[in-house]
Amino acid sequence: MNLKKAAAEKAVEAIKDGMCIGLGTGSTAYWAIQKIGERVRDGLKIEAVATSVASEELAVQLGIPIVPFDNITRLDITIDGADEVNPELHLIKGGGGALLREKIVAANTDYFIVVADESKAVDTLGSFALPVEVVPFASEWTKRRLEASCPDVQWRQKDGVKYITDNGNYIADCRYGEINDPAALEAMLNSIPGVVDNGLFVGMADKIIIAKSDGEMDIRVK
Ligand SMILES: O=C[C@H](O)[C@H](O)[C@H](O)COP(=O)(O)O
Repeated sequence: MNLKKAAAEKAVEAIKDGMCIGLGTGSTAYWAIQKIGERVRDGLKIEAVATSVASEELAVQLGIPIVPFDNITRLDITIDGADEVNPELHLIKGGGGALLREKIVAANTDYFIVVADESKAVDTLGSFALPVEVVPFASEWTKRRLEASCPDVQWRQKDGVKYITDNGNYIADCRYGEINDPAALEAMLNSIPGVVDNGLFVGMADKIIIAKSDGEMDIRVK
């Protein structure tokens, strides 16, 4: 069974005619976008914005109407994946590098639904290296500031060079181990000059749908 697809398709059931939708990024959000495309072809009337260039391109291919951000003031629903989810509905995101746009979109959404397979559910966040988006200017200085709180900070690489986000920034993957106070860490990281944002999403998810290999769904609501 494809658990990512199952969780994503369950979330898409919440979308109704006339809604403005945020499209997430990654291999789980991919299935949500596919299902939304199918429903649009069947007559669903929505408008959408995307959290990455890749998701926007996919949506356009599928015939989902993408509108400029400035044309809408608020999204009804955003459906996105996560790298880790904890029992308090806090998340680590950004494994695909889209954390900044994802956080902006989630923050401007009335109902933020996270979809995941069971491998993403953890008791304590932090096994997954926390992505931190850093501006290129004086980035080694910013990295040193990150190293003051984190024992293992690595620039994300792609094809042998530093990975560049859709916003033209770098990603520092910060391996903290257990993150016991996500809210404090999120605020501390974002207070470092040069850090644009980080992949901790604290108190943002309204609903998390986790598909399990026994066929059940673990549905967590704020
Ligand atoms: O930057 C990428 C996003 O935060 C993704 O939603 C996250 O990495 C989960 O991706 P996937 O569904 O591919 O595991």
